[in-house]
Amino acid sequence: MRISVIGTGYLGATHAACLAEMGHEVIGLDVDPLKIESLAVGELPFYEPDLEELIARHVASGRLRFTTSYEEVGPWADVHFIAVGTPQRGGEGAADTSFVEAAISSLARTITRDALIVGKSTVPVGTARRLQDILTREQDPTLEIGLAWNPEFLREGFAVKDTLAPDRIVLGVDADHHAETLTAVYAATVEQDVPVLVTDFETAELIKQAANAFLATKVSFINALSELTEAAGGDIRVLAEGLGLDPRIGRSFLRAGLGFGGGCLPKDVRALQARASELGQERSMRFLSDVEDVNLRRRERAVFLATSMLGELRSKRIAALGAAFKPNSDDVRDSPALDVAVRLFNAGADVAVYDPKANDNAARRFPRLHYVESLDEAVAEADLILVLTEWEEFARLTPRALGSVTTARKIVDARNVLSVREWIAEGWDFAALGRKYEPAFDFSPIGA
Ligand SMILES: NC(=O)c1ccc[n+]([C@@H]2O[C@H](COP(=O)([O-])OP(=O)(O)OC[C@H]3O[C@@H](n4cnc5c(N)ncnc54)[C@H](O)[C@@H]3O)[C@@H](O)[C@H]2O)c1
Ligand SMILES: O=c1ccn([C@@H]2O[C@H](COP(=O)(O)OP(=O)(O)O[C@H]3O[C@H](CO)[C@@H](O)[C@H](O)[C@H]3O)[C@@H](O)[C@H]2O)c(=O)[nH]1
Repeated sequence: MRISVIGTGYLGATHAACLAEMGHEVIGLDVDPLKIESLAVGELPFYEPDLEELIARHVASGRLRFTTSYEEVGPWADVHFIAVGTPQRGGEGAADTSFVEAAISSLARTITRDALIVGKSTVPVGTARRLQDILTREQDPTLEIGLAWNPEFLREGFAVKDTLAPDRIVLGVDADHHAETLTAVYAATVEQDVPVLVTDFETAELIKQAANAFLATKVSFINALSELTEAAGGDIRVLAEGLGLDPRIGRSFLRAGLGFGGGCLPKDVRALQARASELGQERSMRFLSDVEDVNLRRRERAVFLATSMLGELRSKRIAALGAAFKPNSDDVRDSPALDVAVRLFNAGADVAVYDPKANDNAARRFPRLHYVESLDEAVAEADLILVLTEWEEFARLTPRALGSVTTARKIVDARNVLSVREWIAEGWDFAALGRKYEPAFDFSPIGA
């Protein structure tokens, strides 16, 4: 099939490359000419494991092209996927759907044959039905241009794998034949027995935002319990294991630490509350404001621990290990790690930030922090070290190895990846979020 993907950011570039991998002819379109220039020569303008190789391979095979021209894709494709951004609107919680509206209008203007437009962007419930009205108004009335909503559940850091082997495919449609077209698009994955859920627009839109709200709630639930283990004693990691081994609860998404960030969970949690209010159902999603509060309190706690360990922050040097919102990503959108670094800087500390992949993005956002090229450089002159993103490079740190490159003997593990016992035994002043100490035995469950 001939497929266009409108918007080639984290989601769209991945989707375009994976559709080419599934055997389709694909054109990726973006309004950002720099992004398109680099993708067109097989280079990825951001970091995502395995994606650059896939793009380069299919640019070379001729199955994947990139353009900035709607006039080129409109008449060409059978199916147009929309993967443009839906960021938070100004200071409000609501999602800004104007980029999706602009993409629909541009397609309606340029499509010259029957086609299906498929939304992948995350949108508030009710958006697809509203967009269908725009489409009906603006399209050539002699054509049959359908609309479907097919939300995406990929995680950054695993984007290629999640797209080629998703947990589920959700199809929001208003006509059976649109579901059939999309099942044909995804034939390569559907054949792997991936569950396909065919439903209406509203349910599809809500499934996506509900999934992110649920994941955020799980993270904040365990982080709220961290506040209790910090006050009463106990080890939040063992507590999470004890909860998660109940299959009704599940072990995933119970890693306590600095909380959730990124381009999705924070904005989607806010957008769902905003939409619930618009629908007169403010109370139904009110608990999500507590989910957000817990999330922000983890950052305050990390700053509090740093301040307690150093006394005064002014003129102290702090090594911030990590700026990305999670490991294996260069994304710093709403990053808890970067937020903590900025808070410490604003309190007067000299903050040296090192992230294996996200330094450039972080520097563009907060140029006043001091960015360094290696872990050794970050810790060399430090009075205190903070592990803010759980990159493998940081999770593998040992007190002896680190002690040989810095005179600092103070460390905060904000992601619960280091062993309290080991660091304290080596004479470090050690603090973690949710653990004061850990038992003198291995906490891994027997048989796990
Ligand atoms: N990043 C993820 O992991 C992920 C996963 C699932 C869903 N989503 C959702 O997918 C959407 C995109 O997210 P993202 O992270 O890829 O954002 P992004 O900012 O990385 O990419 C969006 C792209 O759309 C382009 N764009 C904006 N207006 C356009 C227009 N009118 N025509 C063509 N291109 C246009 C931008 O230039 C940008 O390159 C959001 O709704 C997000 O919530 C993202
Ligand atoms: O146990 C956990 C799990 C995650 N996180 C944090 O939660 C955030 C989100 O993590 P993750 O969900 O892995 O990253 P995303 O790539 O943002 O993916 C989420 O957002 C995407 C965009 O909507 C969805 O498609 C995915 O299904 C959804 O997992 C990150 O800051 C993590 O550090 C924790 O603190 N503890």
